[in-house]
Parts: sequence; C-alpha cells; structure tokens
Amino acid sequence: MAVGIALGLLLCRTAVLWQAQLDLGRYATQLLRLGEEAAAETQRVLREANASPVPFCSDADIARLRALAFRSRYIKGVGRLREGMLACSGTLGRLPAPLALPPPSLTGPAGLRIHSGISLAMAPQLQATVIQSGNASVVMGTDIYGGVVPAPFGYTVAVADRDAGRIVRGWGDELDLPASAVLQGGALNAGGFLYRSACSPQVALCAVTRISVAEALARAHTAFWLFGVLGGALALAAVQLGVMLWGRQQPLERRLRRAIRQGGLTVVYQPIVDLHSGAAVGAEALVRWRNEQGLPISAEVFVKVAEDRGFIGEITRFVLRDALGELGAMLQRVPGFRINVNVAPSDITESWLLDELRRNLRAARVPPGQIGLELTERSTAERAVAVDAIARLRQAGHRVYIDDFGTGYSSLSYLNELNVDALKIDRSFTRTVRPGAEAPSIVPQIVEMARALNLDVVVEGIETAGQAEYFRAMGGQIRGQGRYFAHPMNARDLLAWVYARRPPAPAPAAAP
Ligand SMILES: Nc1nc2c(ncn2[C@@H]2O[C@H](COP(=O)(O)O[C@H]3[C@@H](O)[C@H](n4cnc5c(=O)[nH]c(N)nc54)O[C@@H]3COP(=O)(O)O)[C@@H](O)[C@H]2O)c(=O)[nH]1
Repeated sequence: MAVGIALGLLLCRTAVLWQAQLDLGRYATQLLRLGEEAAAETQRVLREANASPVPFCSDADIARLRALAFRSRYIKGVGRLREGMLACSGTLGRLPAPLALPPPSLTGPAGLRIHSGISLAMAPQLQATVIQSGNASVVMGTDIYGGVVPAPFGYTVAVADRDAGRIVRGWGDELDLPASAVLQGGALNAGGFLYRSACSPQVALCAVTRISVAEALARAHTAFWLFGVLGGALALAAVQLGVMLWGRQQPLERRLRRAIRQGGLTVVYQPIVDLHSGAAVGAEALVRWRNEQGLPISAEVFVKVAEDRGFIGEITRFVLRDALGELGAMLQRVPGFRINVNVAPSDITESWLLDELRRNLRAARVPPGQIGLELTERSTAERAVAVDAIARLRQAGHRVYIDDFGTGYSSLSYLNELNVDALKIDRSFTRTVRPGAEAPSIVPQIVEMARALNLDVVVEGIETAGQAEYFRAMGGQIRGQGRYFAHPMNARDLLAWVYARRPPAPAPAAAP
C-alpha cells in the first residue's frame, strides 16, 4: 500500500512537471512569435519612413509618421533624427530643441540601432525601447507580450546580443538566469524554478517562461490528494489525473466562451468622483471572471484573449446588459450619474453596438447620456473609421471618453480631430505624482491642453490623498478615479457608496 502511494505520488509529480514544461515551451514559442512579428513590423515601418517622398519634418512628413504609427500594431510612435538627435515625431510634432538619444545598446546586422531604457517626453515614467535606422526611429510598445502568459507562469522577452553573450533589455519579469543559459535555449531547472528558453534564429530575441516547482505542483494539488488518499488505487487515480490534465490544457479561449455562455462573468463598478465636491458622478463598469477553481483571472489577460479571438463583443454586450439591469433604477433616481462601459476596437465598427445600447437603454428606461463609452487610443488607429463611429455614438447621446490617454503616445490635437468629450489620463502618469519624484509630472500640461481643447478630464489611478489634493489644486472641473476613493465593487455596494456621498435631498417644504 505504502509503495503504491509513493509510486502514485512520484508518477503524479513527474507527470505534472512534464506538463508544466510543455506549457512553458508553448508559451515561449508564442512569445517569440509575437516578438518576431513586432520585429518584422519595425523593419517595415522604418523602411517606409526612410522612403518618405516629402521634406524632412515637414507637416506632411509628420502626418505620415503619425499615420505609420497608427497603422501599426506594436509600434507606438515614429520619429525623425538628424545627427542622432530627435527632430520631430508623429506624436510631438517638430521639437523646439532636438533631443539627443543615448548611444545604442545594440547595433543589429541590418544597421538597426536599438536604444533601450529611453525616457520619453510624453511618458517619462516609461522605459521605452527606441529602434533607429537611417533618419527614422520607432518607439516600441511595452504591452506586446503581457497577455499571452497566464498566471502562475512568468515570462521575460529579452533582446539578446549573441556576439557579446549578453542580454540587453528584457520585458516582463526580471531575469534571474545567466545570459549564457538563456542564449543556449531549452529546458532548465534552477533555484526551485522550471524555465524554458527559446531564441529566434532571425532576430535578436529570446523568450523565457518560468514557473516555480511549488506552483506547478500546487496547480495539481487536487490530484495529489487523490493519489495520497487512494494510494494503491493507482489506476483510478491515474484516470483522474488524465481528466484533470486534459481540463487544464483547455485553452483559455474555450473556458472563457463557456463562462460567457453559462453566466460565469460578473461586473464590478469603480466610482468616478468630482475632486472638488467629493461626490460620486459616475462609475466605470469592469468585467470580472473567476475560473473553475474560484480564482480570479486578470481582466487584462482574458479581455485580450477575447479581443484577439474576435468575441470581445459578447463581453461588451454582457457588461451593458448587466450594468443597465442592476443599476437602471439608480440611474433613473440619480439623473446626473453616468456608467462608463469599455468598448474594444472591434466594437466601434460593429453596427450592433448602437442597437444594443438603444435596446438596453429602452428596457431600463435610462437616457443615453447616462451611458459613457470608453475607447482606448488603439481603437482610434483608423482615423476615418474612428471619427465616423465616435460621431454616431455622440449623435445617439452618449459621451465618448478616450481611455488610458498617454499609453499610445497619440497627440492631443489628434484627439481634437476625433471630437471626443473627455479623456482619462492613464494611471502610469498619476504614479509620477509622488513625494520625491525625480521629474516633475507631465500631467498638468496634459490637463491644460485638454482644457484648451474643451475636453473633460478624469485622472485614473489616484491612490493617495496627496495625488487627490495635487489634482484638486489645479482648479477647474476635474474628476478622479482610483483606489484612494474606492476599489471596484459590486452593484449593491456601489448603490450604498453613491447614496452616502450624494448631497442630501432638500427637505420637504414646511406646511403653510
Ligand atoms: N473591453 C473591455 N475591457 C475591460 C473591461 N473590464 C476591464 N477591462 C480592461 O481590462 C484591463 C484591466 O482592468 P482591471 O483589471 O479591471 O483593472 C481596472 C481597475 O481595477 C484598475 N485600477 C483602478 N484604480 C486603480 C488604482 O488606483 N491603482 C491601480 N494600480 N489600478 C487601478 O485599473 C483598471 C481600469 O483601467 P481602465 O479601463 O484603463 O480605466 C483594463 O485595461 C480595462 O480597461 C470590459 O468590460 N470590457
């Protein structure tokens, strides 16, 4: 019996670690493929920018650079360099004084120069990677890889200088492997972690995925118990293990589709407050999903899966229906209150969105002005499509917000052309407002420019009293959202929160 239990446990451990290695290998390959796609796009954009038929940094040139960035998936900005100094870019226009780039961290075979850890004028808190060829340069996005690898796996994608045997720059987790191990590729077991490294034969990139042995085993802890308790019933437990491993292998996509069908998603709401009065003026609806084990899956991860696989519309529909279903009565009682719903890039081009909005609003007897729509900068990449879609949403009575402003490096004047109502300043900018910050925050300039363009402003990610006070002191109408005021909460708690912060209803008039 004891031998049976020990053998069962050993077999189980081996199978689980083997499965974890397979998963790691699959994620590393996916990451590398993304990196290769981003590299191919970089080369194409640099080629097109260098083949510009219009004068260097002319208005037409700047518009062209902007169009190149907006048409790209992985590139956030395109600029022009003269004698190693940035002279203009699609985002910043012509610079009053050219900006020097530090020496490249790596020079590639095709004359590409890779500068890592660059602090950008629009987003000084981000450590961007700039790639230069000829008189053109591109800024790479920082969010290329995050959505591929689900918890509890970790990842790093690194620019690798094979000749010098060193890692130049990594995205994702800090690498705690020697460069030689990364460059060699393959499976590794070190310091209590399983690693899988894969390097591209075409470009200077390596992807490393990892999981701690404890985590890998914990993922299978149900099976361990089965083996432990049943011990000698090895065959039965082996069947259980097979079933479990099969379940784990089901891609996130399939599990997410099932969760949508079977009502496995929920919606939470994060209040948006007027920074001067402290009153709740609205809330952002955020979707939530717990997996079969009851563990939360990051919205960032599964929203991306739904976007990539083309079924994000089902989530948007669900959020709209659910939000109006559970908050419709409150919206009727508090007419100035607005619920903001996130819409994905593909949603705004779909005709169902307006129909769905109309239908749900009619059923809830709520006017369209009480539903705001949050579009990310990426949704507006196709200018003509975005202008048209935004106009239709506004004509229908909705307010349109640009979400995460600043992360896509698009310019305020471009937003002006889009004709939106408001912008939400990304929380990475808010984070720069803190005691002892090494550089003054760029947020005041953004707020001022937004106001000059008649755009309302919501500051996202306010986490401290100091940040709330800093933005309040700017005067003028300004709204905020963040954990300092409230974490996202369910509809019932939101109702209590909102009613507690509304000005008291006027007392009934005294009888004559
Ligand atoms: N298309 C849709 N996208 C959605 C939907 N619901 C969420 N999302 C997008 O997923 C991303 C991650 O969102 P989430 O994990 O829900 O995180 C949100 C907040 O919880 C978080 N937040 C709020 N306050 C703070 C704070 O003070 N500090 C801090 N570090 N994080 C905070 O920010 C997220 C809200 O982000 P945003 O939408 O940019 O305002 C995110 O991109 C969501 O947009 C959906 O239904 N549809």
